[in-house]
Amino acid sequence: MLVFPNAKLNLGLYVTGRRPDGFRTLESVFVPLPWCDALEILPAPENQLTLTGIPIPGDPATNLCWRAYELLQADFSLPPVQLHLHKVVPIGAGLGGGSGDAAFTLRALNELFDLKLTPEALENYARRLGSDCAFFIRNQPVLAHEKGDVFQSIDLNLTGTACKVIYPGLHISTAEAYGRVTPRPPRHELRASLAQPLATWRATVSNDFEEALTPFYPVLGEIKQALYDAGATYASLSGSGSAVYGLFPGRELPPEFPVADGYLVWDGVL
Ligand SMILES: C[C@](O)(CO)[C@H](O)COP(=O)(O)OP(=O)(O)OC[C@H]1O[C@@H](n2ccc(N)nc2=O)[C@H](O)[C@@H]1O
Ligand SMILES: Nc1ncnc2c1ncn2[C@@H]1O[C@H](COP(=O)(O)OP(=O)(O)OP(=O)(O)O)[C@@H](O)[C@H]1O
Repeated sequence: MLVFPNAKLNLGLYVTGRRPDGFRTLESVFVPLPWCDALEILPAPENQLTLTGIPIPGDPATNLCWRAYELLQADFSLPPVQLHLHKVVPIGAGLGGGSGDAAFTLRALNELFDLKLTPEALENYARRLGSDCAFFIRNQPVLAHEKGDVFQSIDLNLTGTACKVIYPGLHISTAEAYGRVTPRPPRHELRASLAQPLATWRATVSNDFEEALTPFYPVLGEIKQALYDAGATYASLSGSGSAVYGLFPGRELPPEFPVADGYLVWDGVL
């Protein structure tokens, strides 16, 4: 079975408090971004994980695809599989790349072995793998609370909006990023702000990580400004960075946009 785990963007992100388990509570809207890895899962005589594309730091045995397989294997005695992940989505980017891989592994195994797990059950497995993972089970726009893993539906349609995402080759660890943010109440009511026209978001929709991280990584502010200079209606850091995205009016992407060596860029119409 071949699947294409996508990334996500955060529209607004407020870090609102600290939980007894040390994790922060947040409020953010997640939307799918069609920047995708490729993942193949096949029944095999013995377990095997192969990786191509962008190198993934760390021991392959801790790869989130593998950890997702092990979770279901423990409960359903799954047969061995061969997993091949071709990594395209940048890592440490705030795009949830690893989380998408994990969730798509759960979804694919559910289908391949006919486990009959409901979306709720898959979300519960996903929550055990990481805060961002549960979003990718249903993979549709949501307003997220708690650790970013409890959702309310939101009526938001960015279909037809041109988008450019720039990753400046900077791996920002999620834990480090949270360590730099002091929780506080949301600046604006996110659902109400996003219900207004895109042109108003610049004044009302913000990401707390941006203010906390830009003094340490000024390039984040420079990319955001460059996106506005190129005509973006709204630009922001995604998640805990380092990817910065711009949304452009209508379906029109900006003309040629110079980026430095080592940057990765996705653009297209959502
Ligand atoms: C920044 C976001 O991408 C926004 O969507 C996510 O909150 C990050 O989620 P994630 O990468 O799945 O993060 P996890 O793997 O669950 O946690 C990594 C580390 O980030 C911190 N962390 C993460 C999520 C959260 N709500 N509070 C936290 O404090 C913790 O130090 C944790 O040890
Ligand atoms: N399939 C995978 N893809 C990417 N990273 C993975 C994967 N499996 C495990 N990891 C580990 O997760 C770390 C990346 O997590 P991190 O949370 O920093 O970034 P991210 O996946 O880009 O998502 P986000 O920044 O949105 O949380 C890597 O350093 C790597 O060790």
